Amino acid sequence: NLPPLVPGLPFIGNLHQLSAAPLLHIYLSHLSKLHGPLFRLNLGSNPVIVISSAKLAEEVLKHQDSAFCSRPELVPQRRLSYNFADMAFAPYGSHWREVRRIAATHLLSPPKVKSFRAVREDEVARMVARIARCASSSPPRAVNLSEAAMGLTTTLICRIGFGRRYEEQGTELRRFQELLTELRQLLTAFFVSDYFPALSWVDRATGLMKRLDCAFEKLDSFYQELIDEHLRTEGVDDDDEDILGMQIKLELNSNKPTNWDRVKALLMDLFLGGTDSSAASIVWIMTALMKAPHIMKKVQTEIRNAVGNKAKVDEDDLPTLPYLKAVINETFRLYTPVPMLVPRETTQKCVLGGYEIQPKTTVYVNVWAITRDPECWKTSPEEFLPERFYGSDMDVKGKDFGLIPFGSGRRICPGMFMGLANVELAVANLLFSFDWEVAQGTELDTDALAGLIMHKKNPLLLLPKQYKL
Ligand code: HEM
Repeated sequence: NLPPLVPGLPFIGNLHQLSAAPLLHIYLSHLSKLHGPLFRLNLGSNPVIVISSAKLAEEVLKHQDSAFCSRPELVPQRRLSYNFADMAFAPYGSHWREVRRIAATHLLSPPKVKSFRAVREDEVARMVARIARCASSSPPRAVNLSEAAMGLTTTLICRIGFGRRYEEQGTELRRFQELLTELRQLLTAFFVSDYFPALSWVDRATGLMKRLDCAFEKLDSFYQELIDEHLRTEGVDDDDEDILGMQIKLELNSNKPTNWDRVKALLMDLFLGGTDSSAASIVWIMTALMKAPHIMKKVQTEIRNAVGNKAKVDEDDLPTLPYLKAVINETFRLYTPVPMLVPRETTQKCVLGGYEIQPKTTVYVNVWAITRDPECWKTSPEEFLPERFYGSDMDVKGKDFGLIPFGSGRRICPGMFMGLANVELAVANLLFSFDWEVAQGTELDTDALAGLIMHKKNPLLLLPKQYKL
């Protein structure tokens, strides 16, 4: 009694259909309309199920979380995570539990995130100052907000992650960004060996394996340089310590042999998790507001009234901005930055929605489809309506299964507090400091790029006008 199977071809199953889809989450959402909220695919030799409703997501991420909380072991993930020494790609088990505990209690805990407040406020102020220069030049210059958001989150992760501030446009920042781009591309690349283990020679013949080895070596040298640099500098207080510094202290103080692979693999998670998703969120919030000028006006009025005659929004102001919160929640719903959760894998045989699911089945949770699930979102699910959150206790933190931009359950995003802190402060200041117009000669579209993170396809080009008190 297996879930309905989408018809495919012998041997390759549904691989050809998925690889031809421009945006996987939209294609799978379309399939769910034909086959229901739970259906099955075969990707080569791998069985996959796809979840597209809030009710089934609650079953998978809450009631049966322990059966659905592993990760499929894919070739690039294995290599780049030092044989799953990280957290994001590690299969469920004692190693994952240990690193997750370290992240929750030390590296990404709410107090640790709070301790980086000054860094966040400083970097957001620098971004605002750069935009102010564009606004005051004659004639005023348009700002590429997609670039500004990516620049902000990359700089933040460098300072918070390993205590370095790279010069804008400098060679070191470029090197870091190039490494990140290669890392992301390889993690979403199609390795034949993942779907047809007997054909692993194909990945060697096409040069993909060599590219993976080469990227691994470069990343490894980069992590090693950062570690060596930290080992040379001593005596930083715990409160001022960056995340890599904390990790090194924890490793050196543990009574087990130092596991440098684990330190490096967790750095990779930090770089991957900490940059794109927050940048994409900032861009989608600004895009959604540009498309709804009356909502833009309302949220700006709320922020400007609350901040009064101060020069900027600081973190103490954020809890006093419920409408901004509603705008952010609604953007996470309609333009969810991670349209499908990081793939899960079943740890055992289980029953879901009356169907039998086999162990080692890959599980795709289609967040994009769930945020439009008509059973959960009864009023105009395709419309941008922040009011639906105003006065509601619904939030993005994993208890409401129609709105799970950070996932839920054991594997919920451990960087959620940091991601939200970055996004809220950046957006509040962009809205407080400037009025915005679409740059001349450009159109405001909502086309998305394919990938693990849903970026806006065309850069968001806006003309800023400095707000005067
Ligand atoms: C707006 C910002 C962010 C969004 C929308 C986001 C979203 C997500 C999602 C959807 C998952 C998958 C959860 C699941 O499988 O159920 C995830 C996992 C993860 N995220 Fe984030 N994330 C954000 C920021 C961050 C930040 C800032 C970090 C680190 C500093 C981070 C680190 C991670 C890690 C390590 C995992 C894997 C957790 C595990 O497998 O145990 N994320 N994130």
